[in-house]
Amino acid sequence: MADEYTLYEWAGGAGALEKLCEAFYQHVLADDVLAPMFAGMNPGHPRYVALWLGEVFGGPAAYSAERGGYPHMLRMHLGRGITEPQRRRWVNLMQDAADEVGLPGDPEFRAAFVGYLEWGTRLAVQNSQPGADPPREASVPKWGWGVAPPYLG
Ligand code: HEM
Repeated sequence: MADEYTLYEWAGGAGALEKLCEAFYQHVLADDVLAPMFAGMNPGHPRYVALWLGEVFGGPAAYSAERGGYPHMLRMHLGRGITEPQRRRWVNLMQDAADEVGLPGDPEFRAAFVGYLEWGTRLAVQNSQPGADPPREASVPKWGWGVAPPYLG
């Protein structure tokens, strides 16, 4: 069954997501809208986000094991006051990086991938506003194919 592939496997696994995040944060650090927010970022950050994405997309629970799962990810966004232009640039640069490193370009994968980016970044904006009070404890979300499983011909 085609939909037995996880998004993680379809993307190319841990190595592919690491390449994606390396390329993405190179663009982020050179970007006028985003660079100020990431100027002091932890040098491990690209890898941590790759571990997060891998766990969300059905790979191993490596972000939970290494970085403390959802509660840590949430804390890293609280109070940052992320704006809509910053959010949109984040999504755009992630899609540029996906093209650049050759993540699968099939309609089904990209629809699921971008669906997650939209969802996750909109939550990041909400949760980062002054006075926001999101749940501090939750499990890492699991993202799947949605309505269109991978097309295998
Ligand atoms: C789907 C959307 C997003 C995901 C999956 C995500 C993921 C993460 C994760 C996992 C961390 C914690 C890394 C660690 O363990 O140290 C983090 C931190 C951070 N995120 Fe996000 N994030 C998203 C959206 C955004 C957006 C839209 C912004 C701002 C435009 C943003 C800004 C930051 C910053 C500044 C940090 C702290 C970096 C550091 O100092 O090391 N995030 N993000």
